[in-house]
Order: sequence, then C-alpha cells, then structure tokens
Amino acid sequence: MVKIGVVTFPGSLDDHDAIRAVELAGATPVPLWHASDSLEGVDAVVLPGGFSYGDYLRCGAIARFSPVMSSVVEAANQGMPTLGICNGFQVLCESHLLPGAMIRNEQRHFVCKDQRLRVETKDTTWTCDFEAGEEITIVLKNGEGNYQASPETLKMLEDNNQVVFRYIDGNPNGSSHDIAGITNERGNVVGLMPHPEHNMEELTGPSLDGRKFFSSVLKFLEARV
Ligand SMILES: NC(=O)CC[C@H](N)C(=O)O
Repeated sequence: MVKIGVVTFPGSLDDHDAIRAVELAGATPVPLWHASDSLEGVDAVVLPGGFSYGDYLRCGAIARFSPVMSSVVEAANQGMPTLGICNGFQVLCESHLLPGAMIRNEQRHFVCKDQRLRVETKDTTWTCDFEAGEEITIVLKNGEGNYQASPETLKMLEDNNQVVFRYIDGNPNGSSHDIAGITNERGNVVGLMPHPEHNMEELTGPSLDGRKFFSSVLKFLEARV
C-alpha cells in the first residue's frame, strides 16, 4: 500500500486531519517527527497546516531548519511528491523548494472562509485527477497568506504553467496574480494556502473537493510502479 508521511512540527495543528485524509483516500499514513531526519520509506510527504515553532520570525522560517526538512528537501529534489498545505506551503517557500514568499494578509486580519478556487493545471502529482479549469471550494484560514514574488518569478510561474490554483470570486488576502497555490518545475512539489484535508467528508465539508488531491497522488504513484 502507498505510504504517505505527514510531518508534525511543534505547533502543527492540522497533522491529525491530514493523517485522516490519507486514510480516507486509502493510503497508509506515516507520522513523521520534525526532529528526526528519517522519512521512514514513505512514497510522498504532506507538510500540514498550523503554527510551526509558534510562527516566530516568519511563518515556516524556523521549520525550514528542522532535521526532517533536510530529508524532505533531498527527497523532493529527487521527485518525491510533496504537498505543503498553508503553513506547509510557507515552509516550502522558506525551504526554497518553491519560489516566492508569504507576507501578512493585505487587510491585516486572520481570514477563515470557504474559498472558491480554479484548478489551473493538472500537470502535477497532486492535481492529475482534476480537470484544468475545474472550480472547487476549499477552506482557507491563515494570517500570512499573501503570496508575493518578483515580476520575473511571477512571469516564469505563469509562462511555465506553474500556477496551480487561483482564487476566484474575490482575492481574500492580496496575493499577486490571485495565486492560491504553485508547483515547482517538475510538478512534484505543490504548495497551496487552502486546506484540502478539511474537505474530505460530508459532515465537516464545505465540499468533498479535497479528495481529488489524494486520489491524484495515488493515481500518480500507482502509474509509476
Ligand atoms: N492554517 C494555517 O496553516 C495557518 C498558517 C500560518 N500560521 C498563518 O497564520 O498564516
């Protein structure tokens, strides 16, 4: 069975939901601890949401230096599917696995809402089960979700089809180009601010749109074997 690691940092909040999402998708979740550099032989990694190391300095800035991240960076550079959700996306940017950076939301408030998104590309390990142009609803909850990058980086992301998710029906935090999520050149590392792991079950939904993130990575991994 496919093994998907879920990292816990001190201050992680959504690692339990991410583990549950992996289980609901039919894979085996493997808890990974920030202080260990072992990835336990997993096939993919999720960096979950929360407040790693208390969000001190900048969100994700300390997590970047944890032992587990040195292994995640190495594995991701070799092609391992890696998903960063919210704080996880911030960690991916701080680790330079993804370009750009997150700053305070434009309105300086923590935002918590059901957010409409457009899936811009299915050419990633975490979106290959979507259709390009598909519109979905995913929970968004953060204080530092305002994605910024240099004009050159934004152009590169747009030209290479590396913008994976875009906010629609209004930009909730001031992100450049309405960017909600991006991928690396290879398409194996994806980061997004909204939380697919909270959109897996009817009882707690606003939607079931989170399921396709996990069916995508399973589809990718099963095709590879
Ligand atoms: N939901 C989250 O992961 C929050 C991320 C981060 N702590 C922020 O407020 O921006």
